[in-house]
Amino acid sequence: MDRSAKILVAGARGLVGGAIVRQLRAQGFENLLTPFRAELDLTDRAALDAYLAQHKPQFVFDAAAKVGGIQANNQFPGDFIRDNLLIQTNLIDASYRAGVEKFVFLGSSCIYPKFAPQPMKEEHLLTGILEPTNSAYAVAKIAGIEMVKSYRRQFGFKGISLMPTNLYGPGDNYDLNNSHVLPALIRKFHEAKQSHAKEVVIWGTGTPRREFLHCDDLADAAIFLMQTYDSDDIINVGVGDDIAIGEVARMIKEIVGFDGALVQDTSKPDGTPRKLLDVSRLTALGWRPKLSLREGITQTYAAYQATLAAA
Ligand SMILES: NC(=O)C1=CN([C@@H]2O[C@H](COP(=O)(O)OP(=O)(O)OC[C@H]3O[C@@H](n4cnc5c(N)ncnc54)[C@H](OP(=O)(O)O)[C@@H]3O)[C@@H](O)[C@H]2O)C=CC1
Ligand SMILES: C[C@H]1O[C@H](OP(=O)(O)OP(=O)(O)OC[C@H]2O[C@@H](n3cnc4c(=O)[nH]c(N)nc43)[C@H](O)[C@@H]2O)[C@@H](O)[C@@H](O)C1=O
Repeated sequence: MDRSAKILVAGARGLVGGAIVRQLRAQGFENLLTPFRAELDLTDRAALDAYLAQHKPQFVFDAAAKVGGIQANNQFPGDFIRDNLLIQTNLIDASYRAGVEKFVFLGSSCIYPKFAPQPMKEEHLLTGILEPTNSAYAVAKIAGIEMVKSYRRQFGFKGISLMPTNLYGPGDNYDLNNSHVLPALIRKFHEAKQSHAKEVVIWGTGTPRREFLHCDDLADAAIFLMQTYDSDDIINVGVGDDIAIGEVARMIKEIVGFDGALVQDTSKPDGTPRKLLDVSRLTALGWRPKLSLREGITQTYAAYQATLAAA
């Protein structure tokens, strides 16, 4: 992928797509296609075909998807499976037919079984039952993995599938009903501090463990793998370390500077007990994340405050 390559970043307004665009620009890639959903709805196959015929990208990062936290996935499984199947099926097939040279598909660590051995290796895919709160989303992602692999085998399409762990960073979704845990807790602690509230509610028991990767590190890994990885095998992308939700809540409380109490709402689901990725396949290629969790949350909180100040 030379610096003049024409690169489409689908989902460029999202957490990951935005980070990939920033990283590509920082690395000197200028020839970027970054249509927002209003310009190109990826569920509309005819519009997508016309767009690809007109712009002829050589490389595609697929960071467009219906994404949400545990509650959104649990409440709207029909939306998650329909939108994700449509978006990825259209984008993979249309990219193949338009002659795209290399394609990166993003799955998720939730494709692995709920009780997979820890840390989860790529070989653990399809070895057990899925976590019910996000099984619709996970099945769509598994279909995407199989489609990429099948298009490689039958058509020689150069697609690869990355399995990122839980992501966070600037530009995340802060809607308390739909968001993932880190942006939700940043917002809750910030608002509690501002209003001098006595407590902040965290969902579930606080015992589930999650592995968090900053979106800038994910973007760096995605660009690295676009250039260096070409295999049927999926590849995990994470930091190789995890933390209990209760513990990360205390870390965010400290970073934000809230001095009230933490209260659990155990009517909310815990979800998967643990989903730590085995990242040895990725580290063997020489890639490492740059940001620690504390640095990443501190930077993300500063970006959140800047967004509020600018609004
Ligand atoms: N966030 C996470 O923790 C994780 C994310 N991933 C994967 O990474 C990828 C990116 O996720 P993330 O950046 O977090 O998600 P976001 O929700 O932040 O971004 C998704 C993007 O997709 C766009 N999009 C959604 N539907 C359509 C559509 N019909 N047509 C065109 N664009 C559409 C959205 O546009 P609009 O802004 O207009 O809605 C948005 O820009 C996804 O594949 C996700 O599954 C994997 C593991 C963890
Ligand atoms: C990336 C991944 O994201 C989703 O899975 P998840 O990891 O369970 O997502 P989450 O970030 O929403 O929650 C993580 C943990 O944190 C707890 N928790 C506490 N307090 C809040 C809270 O205030 N909000 C949220 N959302 N969670 C909270 C919550 O109860 C859970 O135990 C998948 O649906 C799937 O889409 C997927 O791939």
